[in-house]
Amino acid sequence: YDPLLSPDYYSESCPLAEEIIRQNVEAAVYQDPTLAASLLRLHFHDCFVLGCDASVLLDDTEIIVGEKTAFPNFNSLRGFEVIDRIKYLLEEACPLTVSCADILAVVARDAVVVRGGPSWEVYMGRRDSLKASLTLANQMIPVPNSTLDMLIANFQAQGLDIEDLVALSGGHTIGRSRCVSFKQRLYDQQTEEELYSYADRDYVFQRSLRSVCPLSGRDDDVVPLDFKTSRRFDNLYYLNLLKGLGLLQSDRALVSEGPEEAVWQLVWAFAADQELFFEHFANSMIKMGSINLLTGSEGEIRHNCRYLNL
Ligand code: HEM
Ligand SMILES: [Ca+2]
Repeated sequence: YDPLLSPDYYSESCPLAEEIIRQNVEAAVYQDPTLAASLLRLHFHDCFVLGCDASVLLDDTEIIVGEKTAFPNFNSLRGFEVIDRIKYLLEEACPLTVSCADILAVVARDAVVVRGGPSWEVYMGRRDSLKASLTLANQMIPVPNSTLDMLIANFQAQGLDIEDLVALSGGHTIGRSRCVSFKQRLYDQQTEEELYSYADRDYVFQRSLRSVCPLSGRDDDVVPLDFKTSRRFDNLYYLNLLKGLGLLQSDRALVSEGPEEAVWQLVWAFAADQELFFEHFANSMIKMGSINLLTGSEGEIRHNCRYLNL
């Protein structure tokens, strides 16, 4: 934990903050269940670029180039309207008090909880950035065709270790991916005959993915990341991996490459014990939520999460 953060940070200045956020996440997910995953992902894409400072929420303006058009974000990140609504209500309740960066951290936790995942205490007191970085968004957010070595290096650059990588990849227990994010692996690797020589289950899986995502077109059609229970935050993501049913190349990399015995063992442990996964996930989310924070008088508390105060 950053010593300047506290779970009681707003207890005097905005006592209803967490309650307002929770109610709105619940309402939004009730209306559109697919939003839970999208809201969790926003916090991840924020923290990996300049730290957890709400840089991801900034719109492009004359003075700011935002991160929304970065390759991993464009046409992919969603849920911004939910954050806008929450910020609007918080500004009514306690103006210029609750940072957009803290909102993202609490929203991510609440989104996991509403889908049946673990809860944890969110330490607050983050401040909002005065900038964004399109370049870093393109560099630092891991790409879906990453190898295991790339993923490990990528997380290491954020101060996150192998345990964090395996636990946080479990975020893919909910949500969806567009065809374009895994099409390459689907068509590059094998011919029909090669595919057929694999286990039956794998053959059926790849065939059905190919039917949803044809070689050309339908790039924006979506497929569940956890094809068993994509609406529940559970540990079936890891069971899928062990059965060769991971969707993204980066998911499959956790089990398909030899040298990192430790990674494979963690996948196995999380597949066998959901409580163990929940504990690790919560701890790693807290760790991710502490990356490179602005605190004290650094940055600002934005009035509108999409724009700097001017
Ligand atoms: C380990 C490296 C990771 C890679 C390469 C990766 C990549 C991706 C990709 C390609 C998608 C689909 C996007 C699309 O097609 O539009 C996706 C979705 C998602 N990712 Fe990750 N991700 C990673 C780690 C994480 C982490 C750490 C979390 C959160 C803890 C996370 C949460 C999600 C969620 C919830 C979705 C579904 C979003 C939705 O349905 O709107 N991912 N990820
Ligand atoms: Ca950021």
